[in-house]
Amino acid sequence: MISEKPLLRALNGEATPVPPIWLMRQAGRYLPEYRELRAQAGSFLDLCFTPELATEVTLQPIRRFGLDGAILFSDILVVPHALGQELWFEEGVGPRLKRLESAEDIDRRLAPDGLHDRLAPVYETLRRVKAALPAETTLLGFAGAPWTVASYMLEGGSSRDFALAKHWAYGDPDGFGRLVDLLVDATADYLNAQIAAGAEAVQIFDSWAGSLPSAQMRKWCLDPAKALIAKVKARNPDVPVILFPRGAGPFYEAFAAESGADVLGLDTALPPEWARDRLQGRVGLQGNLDPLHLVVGGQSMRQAARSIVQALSGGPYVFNLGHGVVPQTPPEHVAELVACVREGTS
Ligand SMILES: Cc1c2[nH]c(c1CCC(=O)O)Cc1[nH]c(c(CCC(=O)O)c1C)Cc1[nH]c(c(CCC(=O)O)c1C)Cc1[nH]c(c(C)c1CCC(=O)O)C2
Repeated sequence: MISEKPLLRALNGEATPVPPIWLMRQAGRYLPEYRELRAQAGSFLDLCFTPELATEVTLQPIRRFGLDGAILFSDILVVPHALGQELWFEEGVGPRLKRLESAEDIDRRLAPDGLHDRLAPVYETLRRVKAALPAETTLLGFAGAPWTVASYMLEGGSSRDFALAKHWAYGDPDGFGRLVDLLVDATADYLNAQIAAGAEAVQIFDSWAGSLPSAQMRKWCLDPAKALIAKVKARNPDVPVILFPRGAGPFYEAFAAESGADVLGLDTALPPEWARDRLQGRVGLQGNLDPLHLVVGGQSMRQAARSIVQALSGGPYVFNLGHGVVPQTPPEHVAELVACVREGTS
């Protein structure tokens, strides 16, 4: 049956007359109603693991803007948490983890068998969101890609240079490979369970792919993505998979040809015309307005959005940003962007 949902149609390879739109990090601190609920919830992790609240936060941007996709409210780091690694979010700093220090820590400190029990509240959130969504809205699940998640596990939080993660990956590829394999399996199980709970498509965030040189990018981003997507497709062949290999540059071509993703998320730096010429026809495309255009709004934002739509809407295409919405974004600008994209380019 052909879906009536515009986003699902585009993700399934249809060039829709008007591009569907959703935004990475569409829920969050730029919305006053999020900040209010976040203040009541206690910690950010409590918010992620309380289905009633996580459902509400997922729905907030849908109610306000009528976006075509609702993305589950959670975080990529709930996977290391569910594997047993200590995780907390420090106000004004971001995520912190008790870092893995050696390959021995993989066996000593990680326990894949507890995964689904610890992530059960996330599945419950998906069931609740699915029941509450408007009929035309697509429900998106997500997870982090192995390299990006592993980098947080090894660095103990955000990093500028990924020195610790690279040290492991380059110096002990067998040990690091065991961690990546474990993450491929856990993440595939997690995404398949999200689909069983109602996710109609899933996005894999490889936010830090661009930190690696090409040979290492192939080994630690492309190959694991291929394995992960194959495991999702083995169980759910008809569920579209979006892959966001941020910063991959010309290596986007290899992701298009080999990853098995249905759609690639384009980052801010990638020229839309290059993506049209080199990628379109092989995969669906999503992206890639600079989140700072959304902060500024007005004429410059509309012009930038229109030129991206013009370049990419000849094939299956989903409008999005090139990275997540930033906290200083005025919510009115999101409404303005949605209207602009839906007006068409004429
Ligand atoms: C790298 C990464 C993380 N988390 C995520 C990524 C990949 C995407 C990207 O590159 O931005 C993905 C993510 N994080 C969050 C979502 C929710 C769904 C959505 O609206 O997109 C998604 C899809 C909520 C969140 N995740 C986080 C918040 C802010 C928490 C708060 O309310 O204080 C939200 C709404 C915290 C978080 N979580 C993470 C960091 C680095 C931070 C701190 C930076 C920040 O605060 O923005 C890890």
